[in-house]
Amino acid sequence: RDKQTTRRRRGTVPDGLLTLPWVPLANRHRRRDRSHVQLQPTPAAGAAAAAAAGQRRRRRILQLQLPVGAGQHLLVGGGAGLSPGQPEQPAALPARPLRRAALRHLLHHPAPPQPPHVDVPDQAVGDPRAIPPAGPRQPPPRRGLRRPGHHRRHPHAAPLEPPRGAPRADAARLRRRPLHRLRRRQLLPPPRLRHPHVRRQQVHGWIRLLQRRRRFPHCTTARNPELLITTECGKLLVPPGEIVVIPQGFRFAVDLPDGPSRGYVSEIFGAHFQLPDLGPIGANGLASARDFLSPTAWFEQCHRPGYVIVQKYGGELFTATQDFSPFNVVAWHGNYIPYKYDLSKFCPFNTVLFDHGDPSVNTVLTAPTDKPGVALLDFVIFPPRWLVAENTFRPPYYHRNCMSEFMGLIYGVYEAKADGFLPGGASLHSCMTPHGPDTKTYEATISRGGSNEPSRLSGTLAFMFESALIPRVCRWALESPSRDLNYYQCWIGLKSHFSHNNSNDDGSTTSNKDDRK
Ligand SMILES: O=C(O)Cc1cc(O)ccc1O
Ligand SMILES: [Fe+2]
Repeated sequence: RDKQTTRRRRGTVPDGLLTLPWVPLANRHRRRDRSHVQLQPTPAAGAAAAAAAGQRRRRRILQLQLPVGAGQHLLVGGGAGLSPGQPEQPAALPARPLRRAALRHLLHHPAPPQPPHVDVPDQAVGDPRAIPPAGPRQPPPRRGLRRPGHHRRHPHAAPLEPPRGAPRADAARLRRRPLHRLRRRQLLPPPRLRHPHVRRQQVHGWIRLLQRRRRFPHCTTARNPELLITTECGKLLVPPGEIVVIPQGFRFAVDLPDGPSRGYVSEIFGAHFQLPDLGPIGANGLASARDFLSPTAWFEQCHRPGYVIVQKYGGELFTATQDFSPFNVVAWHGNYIPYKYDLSKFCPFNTVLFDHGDPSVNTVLTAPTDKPGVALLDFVIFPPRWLVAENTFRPPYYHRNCMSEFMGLIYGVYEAKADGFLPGGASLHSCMTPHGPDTKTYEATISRGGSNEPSRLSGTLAFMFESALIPRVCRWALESPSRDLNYYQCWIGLKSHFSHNNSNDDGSTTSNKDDRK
């Protein structure tokens, strides 16, 4: 057996089964971790394959059959064990193949983005957190968890100051302690309480500590001008029209090199964003994994006296001070990472004959619940696209539904609101609240009569955070001077255009019967 060689192959899936020529047996038992995947290896005629490859020595090869979606491509690499001189991957393949750990992840959690890396040039950094000029030495800042405001404490929140003699739970100290000691001191939850995603991260040293302390991925929809987001994995430069996902527990800082900016943030608890299952759409469409970009490692290694970290814990914000930058990760690998996505890369789907589909057809990312089809949060967009439905009221229908809909407008005009919904604005239609196009949009659509000409929605980008939960509106929003108390008036004057004989105003009947034969 040749221990030096590990086979790597690109598998295509014409029939729903991926057949992978697998690694030489010699290393298999040692290297394979069976805890995550239940694969059923079946011995196959490996000798023939080896002979075909011009190999003299007989080699036993395992064939693994993995059920994956038709048309997908998976790249499986063996990691250690490559003979010197053998390329890491064929040049024609993407720069970052799925490693075995990533493949496991992919099989159990459908379609997490596996982004290639993106470089953010250093000169883009207008870093307001730069090292302060040398001056008289200040006394070192006090450490420990402190609250920035005077808010009421959550009953389960961590203590504000550890009692005298108790271990301090600030970030700097956490980092230096070995895990088992932390656990003994109950600064970390026992392993069984951890989320399965976190357990998989055990190789990632200190990032793991921080993951456990926060479980709130962020989804930011940025607009004008660029954001510079520094994370422990590196920097992301985010122009208007892009979104960023920062997984739970990551330290991050947002700089505004071009001045003030606006955007929308959604924070979810208990699940991670993933690409939606494409179902009958098949292999291609909506957001494509290849368009998700993550940063290359970037680090700063310097004394930073009084560096303040704001940390959400138990629903409240705390601060901790330390004397170094949290952005000191020299290199990283793995698939639990911040990433960004340019919404103009989205490939929308729509009806091509009649009727108006559910907006979930344009889900960019979804955070699922245990119930199939019920999302903790769907991030849905309404991008520029062609409208071609015949004998159909093309704008959104009037409806009440079980999901709560928070909508925002990034630019342009939203197709259901001719007036009053401006870029930067937001609307909330909670579960079972009736809503639909405003009167102006309705009348304009009706006045076009039975015209079935294709029309293009251009220069617009709206989005929706759609959730099975009912969001509470905080007092700040209710009391905000920006609240639109007259929103309901957008529907004043709506009148019925229906008549009993099922005909349009121009006398034509509304039926696609002929085309649907
Ligand atoms: O309410 C909205 O404007 C969002 C929406 C759009 C659409 O095309 C169909 C349903 C829906 O809730
Ligand atoms: Fe809606």
